Amino acid sequence: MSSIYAVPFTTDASILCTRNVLGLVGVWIVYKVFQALYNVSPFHPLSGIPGPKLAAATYWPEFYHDVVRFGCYSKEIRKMHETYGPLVRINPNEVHCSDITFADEIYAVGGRKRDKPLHQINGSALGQAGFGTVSHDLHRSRRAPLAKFFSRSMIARLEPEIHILVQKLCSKLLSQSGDNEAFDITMAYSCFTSDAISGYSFGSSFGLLDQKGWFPNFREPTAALLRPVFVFRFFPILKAAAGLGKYMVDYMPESIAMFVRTLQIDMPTRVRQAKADLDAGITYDRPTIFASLLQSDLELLDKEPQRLADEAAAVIGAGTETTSWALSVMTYHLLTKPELLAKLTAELRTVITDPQHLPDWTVLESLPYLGAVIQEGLRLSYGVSSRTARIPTEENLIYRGEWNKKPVEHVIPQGYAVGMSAVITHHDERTFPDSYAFAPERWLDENNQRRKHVERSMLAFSKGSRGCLGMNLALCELHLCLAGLVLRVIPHMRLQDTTEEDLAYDHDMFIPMTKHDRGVRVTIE
Ligand code: HEM
Repeated sequence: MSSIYAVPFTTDASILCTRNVLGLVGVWIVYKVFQALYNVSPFHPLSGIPGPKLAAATYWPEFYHDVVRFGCYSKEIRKMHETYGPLVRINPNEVHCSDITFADEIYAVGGRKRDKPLHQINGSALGQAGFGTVSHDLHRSRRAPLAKFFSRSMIARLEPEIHILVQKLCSKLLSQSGDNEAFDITMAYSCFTSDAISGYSFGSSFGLLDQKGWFPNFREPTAALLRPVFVFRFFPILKAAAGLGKYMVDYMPESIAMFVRTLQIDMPTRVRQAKADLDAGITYDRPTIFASLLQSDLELLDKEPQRLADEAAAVIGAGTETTSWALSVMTYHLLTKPELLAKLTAELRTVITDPQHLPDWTVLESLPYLGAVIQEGLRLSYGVSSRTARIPTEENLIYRGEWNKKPVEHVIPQGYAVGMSAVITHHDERTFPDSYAFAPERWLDENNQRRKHVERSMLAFSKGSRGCLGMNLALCELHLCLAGLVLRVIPHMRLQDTTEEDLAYDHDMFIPMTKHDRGVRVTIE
């Protein structure tokens, strides 16, 4: 008997359930259609900004190019600018700008508040780091205790350690002389930059330059944090799953395990160690970033190990990848353009007699050609390639420019995101003619003086209150390291099976990626 009643009951329940689900899906579709219609209607506050209708209506184009094709939306945005002008609407709630003269409005300083868009922050696995903070005010309170570590005077105190690391890097590279096996020089540079920032952060460095060879390094953990950036942007719930991941880390595919291990295990362990050192009264000659954060007047909640672990991953990730890729780009161009290398070598020899004892950063900074090579390397390595947007929360932004020889004016209402991308700005042919060529001369005038208006057109470190925190450290590392490499190592270095394609920007992973990610392979003779 029971089975006679059970069958119709199950069938009814499942029909009802299916109907409910279909009903909900239907309501969702109708809602989305109305939302898309509103987005393209004249009632939407961004209706005056030009751009493709589909991108204004929905996030589908961004999803397709960034998630399905992986990191390709910047290339589409570049094409949109060619069709629609200096301001384009790239999704229902975001505008993109290609005109550098508007950058100081977008990335403002002073009391002008700039949130980061939630859609952008969703992509960051480091949601509790200053870098991953939406609110202007909360970001300010998180950035302030870190910022003092990156002032020029603090970097000057750190400089003796950078000198030691530069020499260690050069000697280790030279010790590979005669070894015919090619390796990716970016790995070596990454070990150098990681050792510098990790030592500064925790008191003792990762010691990657002391190990045999160039593996492990912090490139893979950084890539593991960045790889899911676009998926997280659209499905932020997946980030929460990573929180549970530490219990299953041994059973995951290696790239996901690396992500979980870095964020959930390695970085919290480092932060806990910094706290234990502090509690045990262990101090270092120079204050370290994380001991100081733990002692600072940050809210107690902001000193939680997981929050500080996010901050540590942000600082170490940001301090490793960008600088090492910039050095690789410079190395490639110096190796393929002997006339540039000869000119730079001659200039360096005017202030350096013994390359194992480099002069101070301030002395190297006064060398115009060295500065020009570094600027050009930063321009063509881009720093961050994905667009980075800001939301003016308390004022409308008014853009006045020109398109097709006619004046244009647009209002970006407060509360809406507007951003720029180095991969687009750095190829503005009006400022950087023949923009794909590596030409340090473009940064100097006929009197060998820096061309300030060209420098103002750079976006490598971003700008404003949320721009790069580590710029002084990066510049100090770049000046010292390039000087040491040019005089000690590059004369013995040979490129192996590496072409322009191995440097050329192909797509985004927040940072710029090349088509095959093969690196810059070299041997040392
Ligand atoms: C060539 C070297 C570097 C380049 C091109 C670069 C570029 C950038 C850019 C473009 C941003 C802004 C990202 C955004 O708008 O979302 C940024 C932020 C940041 N950078 Fe760098 N960076 C470099 C080196 C460093 C170094 C050595 C550090 C050392 C700690 C560092 C730490 C940071 C931090 C902490 C932020 C987040 C700042 C905030 O949100 O307040 N960077 N960097």
